[in-house]
Amino acid sequence: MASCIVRQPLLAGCRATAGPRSSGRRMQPVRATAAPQQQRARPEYVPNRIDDPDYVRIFDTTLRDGEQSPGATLTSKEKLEIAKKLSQLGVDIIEAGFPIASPDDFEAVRAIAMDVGNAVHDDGYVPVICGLSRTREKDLETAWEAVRHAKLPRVHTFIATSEIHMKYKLRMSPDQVIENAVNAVKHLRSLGCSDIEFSPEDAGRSEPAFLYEILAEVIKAGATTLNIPDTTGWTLPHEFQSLISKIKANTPGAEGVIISTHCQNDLGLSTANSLAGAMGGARQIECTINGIGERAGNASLEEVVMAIALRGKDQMGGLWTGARPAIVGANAFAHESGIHQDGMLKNRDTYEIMSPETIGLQRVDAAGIVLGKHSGRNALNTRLGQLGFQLPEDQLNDVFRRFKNLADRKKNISDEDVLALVNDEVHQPTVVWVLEGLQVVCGSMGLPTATAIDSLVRVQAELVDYSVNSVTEGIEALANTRVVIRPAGKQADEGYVASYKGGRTQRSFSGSGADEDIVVSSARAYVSALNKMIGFISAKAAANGATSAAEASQDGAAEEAVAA
Ligand SMILES: CC(=O)SCCNC(=O)CCNC(=O)[C@H](O)C(C)(C)COP(=O)(O)OP(=O)(O)OC[C@H]1O[C@@H](n2cnc3c(N)ncnc32)[C@H](O)[C@@H]1OP(=O)(O)O
Ligand SMILES: CC(C)C(=O)C(=O)O
Repeated sequence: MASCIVRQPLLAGCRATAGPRSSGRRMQPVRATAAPQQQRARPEYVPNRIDDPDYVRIFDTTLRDGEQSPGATLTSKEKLEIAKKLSQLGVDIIEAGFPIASPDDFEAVRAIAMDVGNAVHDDGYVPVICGLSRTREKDLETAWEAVRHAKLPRVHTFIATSEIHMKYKLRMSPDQVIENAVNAVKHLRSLGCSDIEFSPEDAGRSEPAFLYEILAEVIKAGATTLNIPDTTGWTLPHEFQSLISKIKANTPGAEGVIISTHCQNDLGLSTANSLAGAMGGARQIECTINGIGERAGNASLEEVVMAIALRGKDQMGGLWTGARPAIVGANAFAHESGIHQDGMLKNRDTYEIMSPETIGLQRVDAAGIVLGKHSGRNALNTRLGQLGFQLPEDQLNDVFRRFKNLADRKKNISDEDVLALVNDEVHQPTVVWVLEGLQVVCGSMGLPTATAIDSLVRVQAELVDYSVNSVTEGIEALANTRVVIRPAGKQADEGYVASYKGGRTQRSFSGSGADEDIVVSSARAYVSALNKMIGFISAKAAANGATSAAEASQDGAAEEAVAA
């Protein structure tokens, strides 16, 4: 398999052992059992062509597919730092995110495009910065807006081509899917984007003849890279290799574009399949650091790079890896991204090639949904339904917008968070209490004293969640505090809702506050949450003709003030 020899760029991908790229130290070629590799210059970047037939582009999607790993949410600042490291490693393309997914993801991609995408290394190398997009116009425009300031901007658009995805998830006919794909590529061209990657999602389970047809059409429309995703990790290496070589042989125009692989790890075969794809003629491999990614993950950059660097000259048929926690891993049946969750809710076979029940596992939520930054309306609405809420569309949209803002800051969105969001939306806060001032005395000498808010407002609340983020930098950083509370004591029985996990979940209320002082910001957040809780309890009491909690709370405080 001589066609998959990869030299310098992938050695550049192994630079960690040889010090940072900017140190100017000479890279040691990879050794082990292989002869030292000859260092050759990286070919000039042309989107649809590589002038060295042995060169395989490394497309790192840690910041996009990797971030779809449940619990792996990154802030835009963290993404920028990681992108800088990826650039030091020398990866050819950085897929920086899915800009339509959330305001912070848009910001991350834009910041990476402007910074890392313009930081040209001494040897002229600068990574391509890519953003993912559905075929919808607004997605495409948002993605282009996010990447366009990079020196080498790319938009990656995709639409599913397997029968199950088209029928159940997209609810489109094959002709409509072709039309969407072609229009998307043309729309990108009209925006000024000339580096366009197209993926027929779930290609591993799609009809090959349909793949040849749609791929030929997007090439005519202007696509420059055709990525072939094995979205559910279904194929075996020999099948994937054959799929890639057949696409190359049977798709009119394929000789004028780059063919790429994107292999998920559900059967632990992502690295093996990617290497098989390269043997079949793919010249771009999509992968992530440590193989993180949706469910059981993606092909691991380290494994792919080292396998090609060490074994690129040999037959790679026997090469096997099984390190990913497929099948038994905690995330193997968890779905974090909105499009996957939407598919799972419509038909579980869209994103699972086996069910957890097959191996004796059970999950509390039938579709394995983990709410987070990448979730969409369908997933959120379903969870709301499980918690007993049916919201009209305008309220759902408002809750969704606030949910995305929260998820940009918080990795795991719990049911309490969802309840707090919906309560905030449905029960607009009554301003019962305002924090005018606060004094805290503390120190290592003497007794710390504070006037507790609870004893003033006479409402008992239990703290469910508390988090602080610094929103600005430096010594005067603004602390943004968020608290979630629920009624306790006499009011503990208020507002239970049925839980889809069995039992009941109590309503919770959130509040946030910002200040340079963490104690003040916490107090502000707490008072804001208390106001919402008191407002809710009052509305319930008023409906029952009882004294409202707001009145009771204020009466209590008046008595307290008189006593004082
Ligand atoms: C295989 C992959 O990894 S694809 C990448 C998956 N990554 C993600 O989904 C992460 C980011 N996703 C999100 O933030 C959200 O899902 C969003 C913002 C993209 C969309 O949110 P929402 O508009 O609320 O939609 P939701 O996620 O509930 O459902 C997805 C919708 O997109 C449609 N869709 C899915 N893929 C595509 C596509 N490639 N082109 C056009 N439409 C598509 C689905 O059919 C569904 O449409 P419907 O609402 O009309 O039924
Ligand atoms: C968007 C595509 C490439 C994807 O992530 C998949 O199909 O797994």
